Amino acid sequence: MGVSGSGKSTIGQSLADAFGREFIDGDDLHPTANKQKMAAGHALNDEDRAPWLEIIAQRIGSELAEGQPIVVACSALKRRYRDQLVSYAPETVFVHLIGERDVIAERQSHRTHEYMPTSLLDSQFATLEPLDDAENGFVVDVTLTPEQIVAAVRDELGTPHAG
Ligand SMILES: Nc1ncnc2c1ncn2[C@@H]1O[C@H](COP(=O)(O)OP(=O)(O)OP(=O)(O)O)[C@@H](O)[C@H]1O
Ligand SMILES: O=C(O)[C@H](O)[C@@H](O)[C@H](O)[C@H](O)CO
Repeated sequence: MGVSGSGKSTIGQSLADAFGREFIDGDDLHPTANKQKMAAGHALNDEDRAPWLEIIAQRIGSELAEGQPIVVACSALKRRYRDQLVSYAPETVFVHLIGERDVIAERQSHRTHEYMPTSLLDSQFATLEPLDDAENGFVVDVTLTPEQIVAAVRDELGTPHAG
């Protein structure tokens, strides 16, 4: 989880590779109307996000039911969004990629995105609700390298290091 540009796609793929799990990028599951809205420079609202979150939540649940826990990248900015995501898989663990706005804006300026304009970054921060103590998750600093972040997640989850 984390704002746009915090590294969810990059780190999510790295975690999936490290843990030998399938990776799902929530970006790819947005209804077309949502992509068009963001591409036009408008932030999504709760109503826009609800069907998208449901698609992701059901995917997490169905993979888990098959015995395949997966790694998912999803902004999951609000507590209620995260509650929706865990509804089919209560053991879900959130990794919040946290970083200063300027660090993330600088990274965004060096990449191209299918539909997300950098102009929406402030709205992403305004919407963001940090993990609550009652939630199952932890934070990682985005200024660490991807390798360091994977190692930090391993340590938090108690997953043995390879070799
Ligand atoms: N830990 C890191 N150190 C340095 N650069 C990083 C790190 N993580 C991601 N990046 C770079 O930052 C940019 C944004 O990363 P990424 O696209 O993975 O973020 P995202 O959260 O998936 O964004 P969005 O939600 O908008 O799709 C990319 O250019 C990526 O290569
Ligand atoms: O909840 C949201 O506002 C959206 O999911 C965005 O965060 C983007 O989909 C994504 O992160 C791509 O930049």
